[in-house]
Amino acid sequence: MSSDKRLLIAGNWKMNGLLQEANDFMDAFGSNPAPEQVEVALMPPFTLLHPMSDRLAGMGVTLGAQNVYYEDKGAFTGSICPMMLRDAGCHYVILGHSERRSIIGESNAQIRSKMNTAWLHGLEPILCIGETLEQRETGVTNVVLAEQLAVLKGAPKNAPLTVAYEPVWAIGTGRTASAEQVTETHAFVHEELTRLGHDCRVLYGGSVNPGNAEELMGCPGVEGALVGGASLKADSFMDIVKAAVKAAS
Ligand SMILES: O=C[C@H](O)COP(=O)(O)O
Repeated sequence: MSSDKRLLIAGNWKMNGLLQEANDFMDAFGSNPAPEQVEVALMPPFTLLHPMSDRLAGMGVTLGAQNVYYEDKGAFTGSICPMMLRDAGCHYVILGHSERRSIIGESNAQIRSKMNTAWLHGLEPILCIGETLEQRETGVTNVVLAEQLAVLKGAPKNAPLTVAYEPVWAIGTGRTASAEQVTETHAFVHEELTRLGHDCRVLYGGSVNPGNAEELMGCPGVEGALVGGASLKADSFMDIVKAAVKAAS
């Protein structure tokens, strides 16, 4: 579980961001250190981890990566291992994002292997789970989520962990799950996590923006957000953080 129970607002830049764009983001963001009530994290692409780590130093913003490989080192051309992420200043690593599950074909078994290696080297996985529109419409959402959460079976109970519930149909679509759907699904995810022996933060992800963040962050069982598109611009990301501070107060 995560030792920090504050709301977490995490920006996943996905495959976006050149050095100049990161510098522009930080120029706008730089004078606004993270608020005490809400944890703020950024997950830029690998190439920006070191420069972002330097720019974020002393601001109280946590750094994370978007993926990791499940071996420690060696002949794995093109892969990044957990120690490299630690070396770059990362605390978090996103695992099981639906884009990696559907585009790259990542399996639950691979996700579990990555999770084990991440834990071994002191990284906190943000495990992403979520159903497609078809799965929601055919009423199998909870079955799908339980299958994805089953990667946690047998995992050490005190291992650092955050879960992100991201309905696939809400990612990058501008279509957000309703407060009712979010509340109901988060309740199920928390119940399942308890059954598996984990008590950790559960974030919501999927078209979170400055206009809907306060309502979403106020839903019972929602302990933060994994933000994609709206985290690319410092002003919209900061507005989401402000909305989270309001929801937390
Ligand atoms: O990791 C972030 C999620 O995939 C949400 O992305 P989005 O905010 O662009 O919908």
